[in-house]
Amino acid sequence: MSFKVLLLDNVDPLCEKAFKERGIEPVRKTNLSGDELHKEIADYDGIVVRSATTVTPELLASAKNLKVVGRAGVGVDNIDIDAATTRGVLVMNTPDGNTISTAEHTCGMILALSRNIPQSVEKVKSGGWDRKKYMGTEVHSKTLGIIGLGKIGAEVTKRMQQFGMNVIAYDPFASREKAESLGVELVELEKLLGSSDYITVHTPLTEKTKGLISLESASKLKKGVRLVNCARGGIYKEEDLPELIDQGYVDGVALDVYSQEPPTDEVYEIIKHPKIICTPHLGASTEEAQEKVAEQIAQQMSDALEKKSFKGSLNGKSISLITNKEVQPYLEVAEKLGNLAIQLAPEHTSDFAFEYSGACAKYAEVLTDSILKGMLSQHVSEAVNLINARVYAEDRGFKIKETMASETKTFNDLITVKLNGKSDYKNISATVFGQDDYRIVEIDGYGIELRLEGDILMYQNLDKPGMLAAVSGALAEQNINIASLSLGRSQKGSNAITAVSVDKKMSDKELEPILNLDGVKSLRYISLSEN
Ligand SMILES: NC(=O)c1ccc[n+]([C@@H]2O[C@H](COP(=O)([O-])OP(=O)(O)OC[C@H]3O[C@@H](n4cnc5c(N)ncnc54)[C@H](O)[C@@H]3O)[C@@H](O)[C@H]2O)c1
Ligand SMILES: O=C(O)CC[C@@H](O)C(=O)O
Repeated sequence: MSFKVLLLDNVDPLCEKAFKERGIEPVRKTNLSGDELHKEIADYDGIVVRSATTVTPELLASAKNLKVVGRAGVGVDNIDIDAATTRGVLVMNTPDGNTISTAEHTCGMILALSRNIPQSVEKVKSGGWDRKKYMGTEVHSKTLGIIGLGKIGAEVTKRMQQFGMNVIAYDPFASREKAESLGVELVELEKLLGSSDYITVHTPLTEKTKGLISLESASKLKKGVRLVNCARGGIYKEEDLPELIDQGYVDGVALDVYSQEPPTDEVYEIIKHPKIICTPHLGASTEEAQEKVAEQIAQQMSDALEKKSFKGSLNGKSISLITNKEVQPYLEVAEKLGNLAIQLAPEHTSDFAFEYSGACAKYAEVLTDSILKGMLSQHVSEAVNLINARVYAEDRGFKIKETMASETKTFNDLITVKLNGKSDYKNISATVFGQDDYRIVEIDGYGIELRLEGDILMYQNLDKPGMLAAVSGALAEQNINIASLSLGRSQKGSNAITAVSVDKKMSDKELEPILNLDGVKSLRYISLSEN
């Protein structure tokens, strides 16, 4: 059977060659308007994109025959994976084909910033000669702070260590073993900000990384730090950059990526600042990277179309499970429980046990994928799903033990996540109550019953009169409404755990009064809200 594949976004010619070797004659189209693409796409079994084409639910709706969308690259922010999954369309990417190129570009940016290369090139080309103005600094013996010690962060580390830089990193998900093998000290974010001469970010853009450096965090920075972003636009708050430089907090900024690409007029104004250097999202733009990702995506898509392998797939397993009505609620509760558990765990926790009791135990394997999906979804660049969650967990050095029991003493089904190691909360159990009703039912042996949704405060306290009044008073003073709450205690007058569901997201500042209450210990704020 022959498949029809459409190549978009200037993907490298090796893609055509690799498809042809597999008996598929791809069609290349450039500069199609939105309407033209909607018409054109109807007949294809596969499309290959880079970042220029946005694969929306509407485009997918027009693609009646589509079986697979291939991203020649890493970031799939331009592809609506949920919509593709619902339509049974596979989405695949090539997670490591451009790692080296992006790491090299980052290193180039660090050096260009240190020696004012772009600015001085411009000066000489316009007939000038100002050696004093462009005096630089050595990177040797300086501290480089890496935020996000994943694939690219690790490659940047190795290269800049060869330049004699001392590399430190902040990545709550990186294992100590990985950091040790790279010769990198893992530090808290505050320490990294306060001691780095250069900071480079290599994380996805998430709620946690958006605006990670801004005027608000300026006072935490080492004076005169240089900033590099070759990851995703918006990790440094773009509109604050000129002031950060002019007020002396930052000495220079190098950007390859922007919150909107091409940038808006406002951002074009910002990057005119003489101490901001910029490239037009060139991290992966090398012949080698483009050839690698083009060839890889053609091979992966051919395999998938021929149903030989689903390597690189971001949504494969969930497609087969999405129609199974019995598994669906368990998948939901497992994912929510994973998300909650990881927010209760101390940073760098990597030792977990998952227990499944009752009818859900027969789906243990996929439920583990779902718990991991919930745990990892905020922390890796690629979309984490049922098919790739285990790969990412292994990559991060997670140790997972699974146990199954066909019966439970209490509920029909019970899923428990155990956080092994030093943790204030150790065992968290949840179950399915009814349609869309998923609840935590036990924490560390204390009976607690709270819906797994929204924004939750969890704390340990002494079981004495007035505790709840004090917490609800502190919330009320800040106009924060309690949606529901649950208390569990071992015995009268001893220790208790309280879980309070609140009606809004809370900032660190809003949490402070509760943290300072006498008798409240191990306070955690957990957000299970959809972003
Ligand atoms: N400029 C380009 O052309 C280009 C090319 C390739 C990739 N990228 C981007 O570079 C980034 C890194 O890619 P990668 O392949 O190394 O990804 P990766 O998944 O291998 O690494 C990302 C790392 O970030 C860490 N992380 C997640 N949230 C964090 C947080 N809040 N604080 C600190 N660390 C956090 C993760 O634990 C992980 O180790 C991605 O955003 C990717 O889209 C850009
Ligand atoms: O295709 C490109 O050049 C963008 C690459 C990069 O941002 C990625 O996420 O892979």
